[in-house]
Amino acid sequence: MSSSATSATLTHARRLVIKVGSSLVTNDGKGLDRQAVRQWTQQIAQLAAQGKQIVLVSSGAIAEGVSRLGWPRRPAAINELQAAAAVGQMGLAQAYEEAFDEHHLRTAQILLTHEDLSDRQRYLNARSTLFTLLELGVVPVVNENDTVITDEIRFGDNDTLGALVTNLIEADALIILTDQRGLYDADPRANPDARFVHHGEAGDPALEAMAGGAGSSIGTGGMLTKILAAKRAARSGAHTVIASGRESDVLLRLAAGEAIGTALHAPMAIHSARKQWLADQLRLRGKVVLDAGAIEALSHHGKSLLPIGVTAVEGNFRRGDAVACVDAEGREYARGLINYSASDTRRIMRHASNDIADILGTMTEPELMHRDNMVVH
Ligand SMILES: Nc1ncnc2c1ncn2[C@@H]1O[C@H](COP(=O)(O)OP(=O)(O)O)[C@@H](O)[C@H]1O
Ligand SMILES: N[C@@H](CCC(=O)OP(=O)(O)O)C(=O)O
Repeated sequence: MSSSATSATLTHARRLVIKVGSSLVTNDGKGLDRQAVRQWTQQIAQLAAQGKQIVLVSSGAIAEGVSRLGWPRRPAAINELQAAAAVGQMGLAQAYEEAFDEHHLRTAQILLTHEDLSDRQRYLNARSTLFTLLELGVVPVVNENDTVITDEIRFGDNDTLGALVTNLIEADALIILTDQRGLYDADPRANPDARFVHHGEAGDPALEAMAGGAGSSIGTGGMLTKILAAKRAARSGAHTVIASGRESDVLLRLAAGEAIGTALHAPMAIHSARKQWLADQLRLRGKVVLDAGAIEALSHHGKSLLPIGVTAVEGNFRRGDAVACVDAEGREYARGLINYSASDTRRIMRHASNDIADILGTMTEPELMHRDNMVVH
């Protein structure tokens, strides 16, 4: 695929994750760059008005905290970094809220840890909250929950977090804004003759060889984590563009199909990649037996599974576990992430979704298994 073809896919992208790095957000550590924040939010507001759903992943809490605390440089001690993140995150949240408010858009703060995305229940909760926010027209602003994590379980750089959020919400594209135009065949800070890479295939090892670490003390990860993020994003079929956050109207121009930055296309078609990715997530913990109407709804009408269509439950699964949907003879028709535990499913099966709240005292979702969390065979 050519670079223009990859960029053109951004014109069709409906759900986007946009990641902005620390050096950009904090003007190379000098303090929150409110002007830049306003420019991105203005563009995001325009994209939202075009019907796009956008999740923003913003770094900068530590750099902003260091600046607010008047420290001369980024500390090395974890407890000090965590304290700085806690101080700086307030600034980030405030700046985004103010800037989006000018466009009458609501924002939401989502702070995630590694465990939130590896624990099945928390993963499903995060996914469902993000989808709900997007449906409400809110712009979620995500960062790592730096204050509670230890070194071993850090994402560390937000490029990785951006890719995981891309997988989590099955976004069509990941846009990584940084302080360079994109990827060069060597670090341009150290090699003035480095050549610009306009496009490539996500996951190509040759790209990893070109990418170096962070060129400043503000950002972490450098270009390598961005290249690896593109590889990860491609697992759920998303394309990645790495571009300069200082380029005027960069988001609008990318969305309009302009070939700026480095475009890294996902080799696998989005539908098969998503299916494969979801299937990889699924280690079966149980089964639900479906009646003929439910099988028809899933297999031929693209519907979610409702509790009314379930006649029996096997296994002892929890909310968020992977469960197979079978018929009375044990033939599997689909599998996916279930919204209710085995014991709750036994109580609500054969009942209409309207009855869930009466039976369980509360209703998390009307669907037993949402279509988005399901692979149908
Ligand atoms: N091959 C490369 N092409 C472009 N930039 C590179 C390359 N290798 C290393 N870098 C460095 O990566 C830096 C961007 O990463 P980083 O500082 O982590 O930014 P951010 O805060 O945006 O994540 C650039 O400023 C650059 O010095
Ligand atoms: N969670 C951290 C981000 C870590 C970081 O430096 O990320 P990045 O600048 O994107 O490489 C913060 O907000 O300071």
